[in-house]
Amino acid sequence: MTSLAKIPATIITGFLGAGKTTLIRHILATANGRRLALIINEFGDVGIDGEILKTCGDLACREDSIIELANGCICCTVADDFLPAIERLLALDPRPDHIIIETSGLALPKPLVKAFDWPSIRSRLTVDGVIAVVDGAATADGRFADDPAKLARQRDADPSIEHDNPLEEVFEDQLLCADLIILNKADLISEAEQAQITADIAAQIPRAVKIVAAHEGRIDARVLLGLYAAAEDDLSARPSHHDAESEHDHDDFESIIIDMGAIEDSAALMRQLAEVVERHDVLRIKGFLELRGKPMRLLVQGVGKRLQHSFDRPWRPDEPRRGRLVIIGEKGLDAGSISQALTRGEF
Ligand SMILES: Nc1nc2c(ncn2[C@@H]2O[C@H](COP(=O)(O)OP(=O)(O)OP(=O)(O)O)[C@@H](O)[C@H]2O)c(=O)[nH]1
Repeated sequence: MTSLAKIPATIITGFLGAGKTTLIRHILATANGRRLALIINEFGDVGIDGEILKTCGDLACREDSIIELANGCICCTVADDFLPAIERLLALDPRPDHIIIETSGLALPKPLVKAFDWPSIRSRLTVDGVIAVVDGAATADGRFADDPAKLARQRDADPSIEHDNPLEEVFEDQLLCADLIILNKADLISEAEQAQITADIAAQIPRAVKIVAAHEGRIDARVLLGLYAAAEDDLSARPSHHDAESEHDHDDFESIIIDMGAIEDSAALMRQLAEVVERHDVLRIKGFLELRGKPMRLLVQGVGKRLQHSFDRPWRPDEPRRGRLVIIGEKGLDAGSISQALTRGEF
């Protein structure tokens, strides 16, 4: 018999590279018998996060319970993409015990929470909680802070301008919607920075929200799932910079996809990527590459200037060994020279 109880859904938000996928990996690892389903949304048109999660979800989450929405930010495609994805998950037999939704790093969570207030959804699902993941290191570096002098000049020209830094607006919207905030990458900041960021965030949010520090999102699923927030009943307590608009866009950001042939020298490629990040204001890099002669797939990750690479799993015999990198930055990225720098064939 199908249960009539509402299925809880947890929305994981947080800026590009904050550690959302890493947090979800940990949820999968500590699910303790719960049947989880995932909806994974990405800004660049290539599904990297879903691929990463499929390699580690075996126990808690079958592959047919993972849906990737990689064509734009979920906040803008709620009706077209999110609703059909939810219907697919609700049709699974057995039904999932809990649905986890990872929004893209540029998505505003509020339009998604609003969708849970639509009659067809609210009768079957509830938002158990919105969890915002914060990149402690990027925040300490001032990545999300406005430049007050520049903002004052812009406001003189156009009084409707709220921020001079488009990252700050997205970052704030994500925090304002949260029921729990994870201050991640605690290993990269000092205790004093951690205390300062915690105080700054608490001062920005009009209601009391718990802020928990974490390293690689290592917080048990029992803490993260089961917040019972019913966020769809509480929309007015979650202000957004876009409340007055029926639609918004992501014009401030863009992504480039680069097809990469097999590489010989991963160290040389990483040096070249570091140079690209240095020259162009790249916010996020991710992708899988083929390292010639190696049976394993190489996962490349970059958040700001911090770059990492590691083998994640063997290539399957039935899949093309296709190397691809997604590069995301603010509008105006020089796609031509970035792509040229990475396809010169010197690595
Ligand atoms: N040093 C450090 N690195 C971390 C931590 N958590 C995640 N990372 C790294 O940060 C990078 C981005 O992590 P993801 O979990 O992919 O971030 P995300 O928020 O899912 O990224 P997008 O979906 O692209 O927005 C990866 O290279 C992670 O290994 C942490 O606590 N400390």
